[in-house]
Amino acid sequence: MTEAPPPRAQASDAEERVWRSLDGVRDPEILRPITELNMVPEVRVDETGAAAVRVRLTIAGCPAARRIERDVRVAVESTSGVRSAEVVMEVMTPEERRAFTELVRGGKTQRGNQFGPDTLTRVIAVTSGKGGVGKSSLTAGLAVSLAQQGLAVGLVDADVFGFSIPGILGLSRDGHVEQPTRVDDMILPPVAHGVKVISIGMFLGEGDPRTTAVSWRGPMLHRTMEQFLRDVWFGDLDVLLLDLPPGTGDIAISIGQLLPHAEVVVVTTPQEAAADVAVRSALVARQTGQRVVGVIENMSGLAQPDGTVLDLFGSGGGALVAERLSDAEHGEVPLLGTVPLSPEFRASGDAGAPAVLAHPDDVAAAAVLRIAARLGGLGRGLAGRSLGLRPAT
Ligand SMILES: Nc1ncnc2c1ncn2[C@@H]1O[C@H](COP(=O)(O)OP(=O)(O)OP(=O)(O)O)[C@@H](O)[C@H]1O
Repeated sequence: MTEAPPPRAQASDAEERVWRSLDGVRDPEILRPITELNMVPEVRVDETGAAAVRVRLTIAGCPAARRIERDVRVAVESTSGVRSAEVVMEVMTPEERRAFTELVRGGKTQRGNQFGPDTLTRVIAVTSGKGGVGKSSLTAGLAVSLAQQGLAVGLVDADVFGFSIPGILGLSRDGHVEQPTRVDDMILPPVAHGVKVISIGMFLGEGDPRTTAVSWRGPMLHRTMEQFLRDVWFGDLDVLLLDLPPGTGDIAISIGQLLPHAEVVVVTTPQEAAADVAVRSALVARQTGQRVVGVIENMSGLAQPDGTVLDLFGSGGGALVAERLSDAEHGEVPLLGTVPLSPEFRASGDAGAPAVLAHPDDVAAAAVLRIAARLGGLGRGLAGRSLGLRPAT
């Protein structure tokens, strides 16, 4: 039998320094220190300054393994007094894994919809009447902007037939979408630019998402959404954004049933002709009890080299939708902002580097950042709930 490693409490000064360095290494999916997650069973430093650290991963070949190993090595090697570092990666036993999932879930063993009526998380579903109006680009941009504000943000790509979120956020390369880690029945979403992201595109097995069609019927889609909200571990989020498919199909109805307290943001283009379908998608959300909190007009004017603005898709569509959704019963639905057309914004999305980070001065990126600040300030308006949101400036 091997001897049990000494606990941290009995660490020498040199070992405690290494432990403290390791306190700064976060699990890239759970975003908590690996020491707090009991992923480090042993730290030893001998009198010559040779450090040996064992790290326990949840499963063999976990997607985050290489990053954890690299971060641990850097942390150990940069600790004062350490001359060499040996990092041994191990895998948890089923028992340790159970303890791990329980710890991560905060001791909760009963599983259900994490975003039910009692949730403190603000749930915002982004919808549109038509496809191709930039709903996914804006949802991704808003998620990253809100995370930039210091909020804990999750994003569910529920646009099952046109999932584009992994690509826009740089989680997809050469037809390979980053996979979530599965720890028993818990699914850990990949994190992109501070946002925990889950997408149907991550569940296609070996299929190349560029060429694999999802042809699921309503009940299957409903079960998938249910599973996303139950088994995907998001932790304590300030905001959960959902990128819905365009229109008023099965998913919109499922989300309405699963998240009746969600807020809804409607994305439309400036074309008046697009207003009817955009209004209809908002009305479906309302029928399920969701609250429409605002409208975003995307693809507004395109700035010309001579300084003039070309209204490629007309103008006024966003204001029209907001006006048509405002009434005595539901109050005023504001136009949260207009996002101009911008080649740079499009190129950043294609490259998987969100413009709000890569080019915050770009006209479209700046508009998204302003809308995120405004959205953050709207809150759910429920007394006594701490949402951790900053007011708009
Ligand atoms: N403001 C903008 N300026 C320039 N290009 C934009 C802008 N907004 C979105 N786009 C581009 O338009 C295309 C469609 O955007 P996106 O995929 O976000 O639309 P969508 O509404 O989510 O579509 P669908 O619901 O059909 O998947 C993308 O190539 C995107 O980069």
